[in-house]
Amino acid sequence: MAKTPVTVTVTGAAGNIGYALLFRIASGGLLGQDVPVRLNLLEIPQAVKAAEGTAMELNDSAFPLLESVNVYDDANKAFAGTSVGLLVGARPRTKGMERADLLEANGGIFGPQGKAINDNAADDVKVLVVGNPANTNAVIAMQSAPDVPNDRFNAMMRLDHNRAIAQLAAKTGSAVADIKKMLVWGNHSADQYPDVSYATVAGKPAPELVDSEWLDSYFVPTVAKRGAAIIEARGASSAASAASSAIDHVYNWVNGTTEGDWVTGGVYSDGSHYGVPEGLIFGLPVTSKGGSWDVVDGLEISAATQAGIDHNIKAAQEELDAVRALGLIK
Ligand SMILES: NC(=O)c1ccc[n+]([C@@H]2O[C@H](COP(=O)([O-])OP(=O)(O)OC[C@H]3O[C@@H](n4cnc5c(N)ncnc54)[C@H](O)[C@@H]3O)[C@@H](O)[C@H]2O)c1
Ligand SMILES: O=C(O)C[C@H](O)C(=O)O
Repeated sequence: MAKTPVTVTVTGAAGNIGYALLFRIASGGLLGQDVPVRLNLLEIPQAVKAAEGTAMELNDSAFPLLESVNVYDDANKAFAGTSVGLLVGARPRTKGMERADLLEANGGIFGPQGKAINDNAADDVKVLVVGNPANTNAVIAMQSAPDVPNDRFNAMMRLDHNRAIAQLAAKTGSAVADIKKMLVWGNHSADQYPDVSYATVAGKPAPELVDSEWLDSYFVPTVAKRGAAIIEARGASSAASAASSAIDHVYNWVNGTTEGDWVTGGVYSDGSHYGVPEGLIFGLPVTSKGGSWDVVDGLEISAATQAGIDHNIKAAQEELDAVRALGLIK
């Protein structure tokens, strides 16, 4: 029997990530090859025409799972009945900027969208914030949606997680599929702490395969600053890899994670994991079953990892202080 169609809303649909993301959603990558999708595209008025062009192309692709595509410039309409919201629409940084430099430009987008989700989305709504600075924007949206459980708002740390896997695979000459239990703690900023302490490569502990000099002076900064390196190389921020990671995140959230592995999720902290204060949306090790994340507890934390976590708590709190000063959160 055909499954019930799911409404997916993508903001910033006419942007670079939007263009890479929408066709993968329509072809079943986001939710599964047996789940029909209704796509709602949200854009600012000036970009509605471009989003309509993308909608024409989506229709022209004749995706069997695509039930409908609608374009809106009104968030209340775009989030009506939404079960999955991908909040991509926001300005990207350009060369020389840090992601936090976008706080003022982008912060104002996520309060109204959070409220529109609160008032219009389906009861089971799941929201992934991609627009930067993602962790802080996710807190803004979450606080603007008091009727939606906090743990339904995630920030995208999966691109960092995937980048870390790619670097370790290249260094060890292994396949990405051989790498398990990678982890990137914290904030999607240059402060993030990519950590191979628990990772395995074809079943062998990663710390036995790479030396600490490579980890400290190459792996951590390369992963943490990869966004800037992409901007330097492409002249534009990562788009297809960001879209692909958003697909990975939501697919695992909805359909579960692989037995014996975890992923990094930018998830709501209730204050009970690894000293991360309540109220932050923070990169943590998570598994998913039945449509909700569980934080993996009980990991042994080295002094270096604790320092990385603490540094990120401070960075995330500083971003929140900045948007609090702008009146965007409590
Ligand atoms: N978390 C991550 O890992 C990650 C990775 C890559 C990019 N990003 C971020 O994603 C965001 C989008 O990147 P992009 O390359 O697609 O940018 P882009 O400039 O190509 O597209 C952004 C789109 O958002 C639209 N937009 C702006 N305000 C909006 C609003 N209020 N409602 C709906 N749409 C709105 C714009 O009209 C534009 O079409 C940026 O903030 C970027 O920094 C995050
Ligand atoms: O780095 C950026 O500004 C874009 C994105 O967050 C990325 O990590 O590629």
